[in-house]
Amino acid sequence: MISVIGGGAWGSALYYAIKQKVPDAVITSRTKRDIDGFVDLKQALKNEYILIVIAAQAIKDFLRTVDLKNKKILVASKGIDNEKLMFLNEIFEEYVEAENLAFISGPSFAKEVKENKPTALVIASKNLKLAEEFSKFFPPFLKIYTDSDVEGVEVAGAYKNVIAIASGICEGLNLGKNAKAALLARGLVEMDRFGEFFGAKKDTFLGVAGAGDLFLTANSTMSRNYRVGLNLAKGKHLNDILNKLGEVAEGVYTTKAIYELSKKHNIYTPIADEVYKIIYENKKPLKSLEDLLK
Ligand SMILES: NC(=O)C1=CN([C@@H]2O[C@H](COP(=O)(O)OP(=O)(O)OC[C@H]3O[C@@H](n4cnc5c(N)ncnc54)[C@H](OP(=O)(O)O)[C@@H]3O)[C@@H](O)[C@H]2O)C=CC1
Ligand SMILES: O=C(CO)COP(=O)(O)O
Repeated sequence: MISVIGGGAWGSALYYAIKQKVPDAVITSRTKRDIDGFVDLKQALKNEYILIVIAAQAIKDFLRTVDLKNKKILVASKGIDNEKLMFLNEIFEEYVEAENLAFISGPSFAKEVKENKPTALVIASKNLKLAEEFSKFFPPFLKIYTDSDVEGVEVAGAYKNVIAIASGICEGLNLGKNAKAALLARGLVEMDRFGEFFGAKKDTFLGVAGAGDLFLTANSTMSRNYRVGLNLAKGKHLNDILNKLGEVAEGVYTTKAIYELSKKHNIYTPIADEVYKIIYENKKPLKSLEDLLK
């Protein structure tokens, strides 16, 4: 039996999908919600299979409060911890054996999953048997691929949010389709270079979790990260943008983690660097894009 932890946009959409296959599935969240099958955390933790869908920066504190020993964990969050500068698989591995840990990612707006629209996702685990086990919880309109490249799937899911912010900025500055296509192509190369440094496989960046999620997120106002970029280009303040959004835009935090990791390891990440300067050093977006295109 499976429990979902996290009742935000993505957690509730995945729960809605899983319920179609597993009617007894339950959900919990920090904030109580009026959802059929909502239980408290203690109850949710009784199940063997647990799907965790909470904001990436909240995960390390959450893990200190629960006992996940011998549980089988699937993580749907996309981000890098920007205090510890650690990938989520590294944070989880302090509490859960790698063989009990899997990650789900791919091009998947919650709204479309709630409408049963066809969606492809990747479940990555060092234990492919576990990835297969988790794939059985999802209904046919969610096509699940399995993969062993945990680092690649994680980096791709986190990094594409940063490129989506850059793409929103490009759109907001009205720089045109040519500039946006160049930005996405270079963005894909950049996230691959960063990922390969940490052991990811190039192929992962060409698949649904890489190019697929990048093209989705960096091309649509349905993406919260893209909308952050659009509003930054309009000169709005980050705090106002995030308050109005009311949901997490992981790219804002992932940008800082990537910036610091790339400086520490001397990895060339020009797009993430400019997004960092816009968000954290008040650099003017137009100046950033000019510097990038030089
Ligand atoms: N929305 C989408 O289409 C997709 C989102 N994702 C990823 O899923 C993750 C969640 O996103 P989403 O659900 O959309 O975001 P929301 O902002 O809608 O929800 C955030 C979730 O995180 C929980 N949360 C936040 N802070 C804490 C905390 N300190 N302790 C415990 N729980 C906390 C919230 O709990 P509560 O509200 O109960 O307080 C809520 O369940 C993100 O990493 C996102 O990138 C991945 C694919 C698609
Ligand atoms: O990850 C997502 C789609 O795959 C959702 O993107 P946003 O968080 O930018 O809305």
